[in-house]
Amino acid sequence: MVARLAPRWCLRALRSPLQVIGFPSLQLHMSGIAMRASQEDFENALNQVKLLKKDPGNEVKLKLYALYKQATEGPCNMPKPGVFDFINKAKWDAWDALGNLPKETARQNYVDLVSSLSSSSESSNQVQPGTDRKQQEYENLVVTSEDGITKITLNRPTKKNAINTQMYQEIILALKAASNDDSILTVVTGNGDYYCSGNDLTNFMDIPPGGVEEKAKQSAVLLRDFVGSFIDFPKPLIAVVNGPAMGISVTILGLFDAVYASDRATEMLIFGKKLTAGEACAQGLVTEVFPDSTFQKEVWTRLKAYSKLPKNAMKISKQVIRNMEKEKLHAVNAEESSVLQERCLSDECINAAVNFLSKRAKL
Ligand SMILES: CCCCCCCCCC/C=C/CC(=O)SCCNC(=O)CCNC(=O)[C@H](O)C(C)(C)COP(=O)(O)OP(=O)(O)OC[C@H]1O[C@@H](n2cnc3c(N)ncnc32)[C@H](O)[C@@H]1OP(=O)(O)O
Repeated sequence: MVARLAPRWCLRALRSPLQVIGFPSLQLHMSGIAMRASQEDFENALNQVKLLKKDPGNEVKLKLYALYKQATEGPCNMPKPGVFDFINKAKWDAWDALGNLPKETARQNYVDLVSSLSSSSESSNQVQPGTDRKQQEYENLVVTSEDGITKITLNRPTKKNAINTQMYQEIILALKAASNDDSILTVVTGNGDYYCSGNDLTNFMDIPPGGVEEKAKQSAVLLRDFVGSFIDFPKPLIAVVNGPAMGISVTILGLFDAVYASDRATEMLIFGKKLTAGEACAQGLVTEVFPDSTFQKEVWTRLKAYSKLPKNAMKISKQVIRNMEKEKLHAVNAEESSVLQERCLSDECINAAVNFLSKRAKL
């Protein structure tokens, strides 16, 4: 019954340790709790959650969980889970953060939140493909091909295009497809006000049955494959940095053949330091900076002109330039991935993720 009714993201959540976060509504039906005052709205909202087309993300699921518990049981009455019991601790924190919020208010907030999710889910594919030929469907990317240019758009604007686990895999697939398609240039850009806010900090919450060590190992493999697909990309690869860029989305910019940034890309956050696009340009990380008001027009005019250049000559030129450093880049990538595997388990990493997520969980 659950399997028939639940959307795809719910099914994924069911297989993961995050399943309880994802299913406040199912818990209600299973426990058969009867609602009174705004029962109808609340029940409608519980049903609506199951119809959402897109996974709303762990933070929202935590909010839903907390509101559901508050609405049905009142203030948090559970003992606080241990610090390494990430999932239950995140849930507990989210619920506890609601303090003495009255049940009726929690119920209303739950209804409001679901209603906002339903409307944003309807307009979730905010990228207008225009006349572009749309390629394979991805959940977190929009990939189009036109005029010899394959454009890979990071498409989680409500999460500032943070890269979740599935999105890492989709980017690997999209690059693979672009390397074999007819295009001359491949462009990576972001939808919305951000280029990308880096690694999705909820990635580390979804702990597999093998525990945190297994998670760290999986993360290292994924990171190595992800970065490796940029190192090996055979055609000219351009980043169109439409807004702030953070974390891993900045550190891989060096693997692009050109990086065009809007002067609104004022937060190129590396090593905790904010760089303006101009500063990043002075340091060689960005090729050229354009005024935000004319950014899209100027960059796309230029890219369309480049796409008319001889395809094979460009591809071969890139390979000649890049092949010399490939071996070294792969070696550095392997080393960095293995360091990540170790650092994932450090207190510093865990605390940073937990701090960010617990701030998010407060309503
Ligand atoms: C087995 C597989 C595991 C895969 C793991 C692979 C491991 C590879 C790791 C490689 C290392 C990478 C280094 C990094 O990239 S670390 C991440 C660096 N980025 C950050 O720390 C950014 C965190 N976000 C923020 O500081 C702020 O959100 C912001 C980007 C400055 C925007 O602030 P603003 O106030 O404008 O907006 P909000 O904070 O309200 O954000 C809107 C919603 O977006 C969500 N969000 C934003 N960034 C992230 C993120 N990086 N991860 C998860 N979620 C993010 C935010 O929570 C809001 O969501 P909400 O509305 O639901 O609350």
